[in-house]
Amino acid sequence: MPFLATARYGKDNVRVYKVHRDQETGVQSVTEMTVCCLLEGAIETSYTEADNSVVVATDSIKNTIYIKAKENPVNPPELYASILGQHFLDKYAHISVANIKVTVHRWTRMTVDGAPHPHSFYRDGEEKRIVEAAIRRDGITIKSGIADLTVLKSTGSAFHGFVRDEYTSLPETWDRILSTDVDCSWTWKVFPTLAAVQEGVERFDKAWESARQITMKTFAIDESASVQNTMYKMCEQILDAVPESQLIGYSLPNKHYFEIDLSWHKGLKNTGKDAEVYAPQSGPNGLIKCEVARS
Ligand SMILES: O=c1[nH]c(=O)c2[nH]c(=O)[nH]c2[nH]1
Repeated sequence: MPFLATARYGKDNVRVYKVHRDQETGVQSVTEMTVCCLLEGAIETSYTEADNSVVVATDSIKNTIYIKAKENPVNPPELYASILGQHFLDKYAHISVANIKVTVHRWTRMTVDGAPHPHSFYRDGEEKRIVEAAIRRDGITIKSGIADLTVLKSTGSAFHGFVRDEYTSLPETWDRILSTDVDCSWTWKVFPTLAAVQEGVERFDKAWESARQITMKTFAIDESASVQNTMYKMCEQILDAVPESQLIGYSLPNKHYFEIDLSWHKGLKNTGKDAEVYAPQSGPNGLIKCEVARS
């Protein structure tokens, strides 16, 4: 006999833009985000018995995302996600979990003639700030993160001492290019209520700034023995810098840059210490992940 093992539904890819206009200074600030909201609860009969009486239409969920963005701050995204999720629990007794994902896109203020421009912005990269929150009646779990922060270092990275056997063709290296798209997350200890999220709300921007800063500084200054070791060092520091976090995670593709032997052309030297022109690879890539928890 089949049974419904899991079920959640809602609206994905809801794009939202909000502007704040400071009436005194005339300075405007903007936030653009993509929201996903999936509900769980006593909704089984909508799947098994065509009972739509338990369905809050995904169209209504979309409307709610806009209305809550109008009525409340959208920054920090952890707060907006929690407020939005809490609404569905407060409004609908049969909904037990609201899963909210907020992806914040970059709009960085332009500097024009040396001064910050009051209402013009540019996209300075595909990096995103991400929040995944699960709002339940017994608490709110929040995972914050950074995605698609593309970084490269042209030296200061080695990889040697790995297993060598009949499957190995990779030479050891003491100096290589290291490049990745950073996906980093920090999971907060469970917040018992929405009020607990709201109290000390500055913690969220502070943690994001720390994680970003630690990621970039460690990437830059670490004499990297491997992606594994460098990411572990990042995790340790974020655990220290964000006391309310309980788990730090990284997922890092190792985006390879291959040397090109050009010696066939007039004896051109372009390998080893003479390597200058490389071939960036789009795939395959290494993929290295870890999560580091407090003991
Ligand atoms: O930092 C690295 N870790 C690996 O596990 C690995 N494997 C590989 O081929 N190159 C690298 N680099």
